[in-house]
This record gives sequence, structure tokens and C-alpha cells, in this order.
Amino acid sequence: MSDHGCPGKAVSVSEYLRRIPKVELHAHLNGCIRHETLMDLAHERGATLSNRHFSAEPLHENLASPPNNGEHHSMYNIMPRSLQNCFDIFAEIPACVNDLSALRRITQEALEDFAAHHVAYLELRSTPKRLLRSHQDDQSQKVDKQVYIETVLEGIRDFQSKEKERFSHDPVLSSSRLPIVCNFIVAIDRSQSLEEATDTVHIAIDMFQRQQSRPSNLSPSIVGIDLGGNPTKNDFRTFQTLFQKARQAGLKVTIHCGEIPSRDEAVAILAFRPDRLGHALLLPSSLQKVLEDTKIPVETCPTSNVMTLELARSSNGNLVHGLSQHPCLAQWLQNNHPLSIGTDDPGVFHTNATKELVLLVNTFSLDPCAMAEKVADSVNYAFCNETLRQEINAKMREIMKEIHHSS
Ligand SMILES: CNc1ncnc2c1ncn2[C@@H]1O[C@H](COP(=O)(O)O)[C@@H](O)[C@H]1O
Repeated sequence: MSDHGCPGKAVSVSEYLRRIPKVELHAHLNGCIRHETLMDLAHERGATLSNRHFSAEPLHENLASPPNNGEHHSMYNIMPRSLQNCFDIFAEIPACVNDLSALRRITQEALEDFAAHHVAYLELRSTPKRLLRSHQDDQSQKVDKQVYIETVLEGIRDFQSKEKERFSHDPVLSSSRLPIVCNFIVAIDRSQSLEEATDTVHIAIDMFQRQQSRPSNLSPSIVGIDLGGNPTKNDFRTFQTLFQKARQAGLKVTIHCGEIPSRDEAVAILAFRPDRLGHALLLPSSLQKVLEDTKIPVETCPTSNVMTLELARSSNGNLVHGLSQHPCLAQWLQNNHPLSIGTDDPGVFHTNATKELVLLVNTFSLDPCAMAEKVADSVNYAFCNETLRQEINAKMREIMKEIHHSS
């Protein structure tokens, strides 16, 4: 171990980055679905998934010339995942996740996967939908969007109590990671109508206000509202008064921004001063300056950005090469802009919370310990209350010390 408490050569950088406690603030529930789960759900529901996007082959077998060194397989990705491909994929998922049991399963598995990568604090987001109670039910039997949110919250609560139970019986587990704490962000899909979005925001405000009357750090909470979905559809300004209303009710706001060049919309988003921004990629330089001056935290998602901006096309899917072409990350890192590092859609982009950090460290030759600090700092941009923030922060620092001692 070196003097400042960071690991020496006892563990590899990727193993060190796997062990450290993480904060995930940008993950879409239906983007987290495991490949096998999607296949199972499609099979059970008689849905057909397109071969182009859901090939059953393991990823590296799709490589034209797979790299020899196994360690580097995960740093390549040549599945077609342009922005359009992503939204084609999202259009196929509702036929598979069409009932509450599927929703329960994907919620449990998403938490399991983040916990396996030592995520200590997670803000999961999802667009509430009208689903069937059971996929065998008649199409007319759909439950409302509030039941969708309640089902996800219940799934989180169940997972957290199972974690608590496991941690109380397993001292090895307790010394290796923290039990995951998860809150929920209600997502608005911008391709939906204003009427649909209004309905969702009203449900979110109503549930949020009821939750305020019985505060608890043990139960998952609705903490914020997000605008996402296909950026070529609609505009933030269509929904702005709704976001204003949500903010007045006390919900935090995060907005997807700059996934395609769209100057006027970006001006309006920045003037609104969201609590966080998703991606913030293709802003004109004058607006990048506004972003940096206002210090609005950015939820950056490295693999997602490389794929949707198609930055690895010329390098046979080499993510490190792709990320080195990122329009703003190098500058944000250099200027110490507030960042959280997210997976976005781990099921779609074949990524996980560890891989995102390895990719960043490899691309920008970062010190892994400085990376760990940056990740821990990002709890400061979480939408949770101060008590919980401080509690998680303190626990993360404590377990980081233990990891440094044993590395
Ligand atoms: C690739 N970058 C992205 N940009 C914008 N929106 C995205 C996204 N990735 C995911 N979503 C949004 O999240 C939904 C899937 O999860 P939920 O059904 O809500 O759980 C997508 O349909 C889209 O609206």
C-alpha cells in the first residue's frame, strides 16, 4: 500500500475499482434488464424480439476481430447501439415487461446487479406505465401508473430487507461492501403527450407529498423527476410548467440534455437550473461555459455516450479509443466539474458500474484512488435528504479505508 492509503500492486486496478463503494445516479429500470431475463420474459409472453438487437451470442463472439487478452474484452463493444438503435430496443421491451410480475423481477435483478458491483447508493428511474396484473389477464385489465410506482418501491423495499438479513448473518459480506440504499426518480418520456406527462407528474407529486408526512430513511422514497426519452421527439419547453410544478412541490429535477444538438432547448434547460443534468453532451461552447459556471452536476454515462454518439465506430468498437473522443469529459475532469458516473442502461450497453470506472481510468490515465474519491463525492449530488447523505458518506469513507488496508 502507498503512503496515502491507496492500494499498491496487491490487486489489479479493475479489482480495486470493483471493490470500492459506488454511487449510481443515472440508471433506467427497463434499460437494466439482463439479456437472459429479456429472453425468458419474451418466451413466456410469446413476444418476438428482433435478431438484430437481441442476438443470443455472447458479446465478444460478435467481434470481427476479438482482442486476444480476456481482460480487454469488456473494453470493446460493437453491438449496434446508436441513439436510434436504443430507442428501437426500448420500443420492443413493453411486450416483455407487460405485467407486474415482470416488473418485480426486473426491479429485483437490477438491484442485485448494482449491489454485486458494490453500489452503496442508487437512484433508479423509470417511466410509470399501465401494466397488466398478470400477463395472462385480459388487455382491458390494466392497473394504473401509481401501481407501477408502488410495485417498484415494494421491490426495492423487499430487496433492502433481504440485504439487511444477509448482512446481519455474514460478517465477510459486511466487511466487503455496504448494503445498497435505493431511491426512485419518476421519469417522463418526452415522446409521450403532455396529457400523459401531466398525469404522471400529478401522481408523482401526490405520492411524494404523502411520503413527506411519514418520513423514513429505511423505506425507498420518490426523490425526483426526470425528463428522458427520444431526444428527437418534443422539447423540454413543452413540459416546462409541469417540471416547475414538481419542483415547487419539493421534488428534485434532472433533465436529459444535449444528446443531439439542440441549442434553443439547451438554453431553456440551463435557464431552468435543474438540480442535475443527464449527459449534457452536445452543447455549444457558450452553453458549456454556462454549465461550468453554474456548476450543475452532470450525470455522465461513459459507455452510453460512446455508443450513442458512435465514437467507437472507427476503432472496431474500442471503448477506450471512443471515450477519448468524448466532446466534454476531458474538460470536465480537468476543471473538476461536479460529475456522477452512471451506467444509463447496463442491459442495453452491456456494462456495469465497475466497467464504467475502469473505462474512465484507462482512457484518461486517472489515479484509481482519485477516481474512488470522485465517486464517493458524487453522493453530494444525490436527491436524498441530508441525514441519509451524511450517513452514506461516512459509511463509504469507512469502508474505503478498510479496502485500502487490505489492498
Ligand atoms: C440512451 N440514452 C437515453 N436517453 C434518453 N432516454 C433514455 C435513454 N436511455 C433510456 N432512456 C429512457 O428510459 C426508458 C427505459 O426505461 P424505463 O422504461 O423508463 O424504465 C426509455 O424508453 C427512455 O424513455
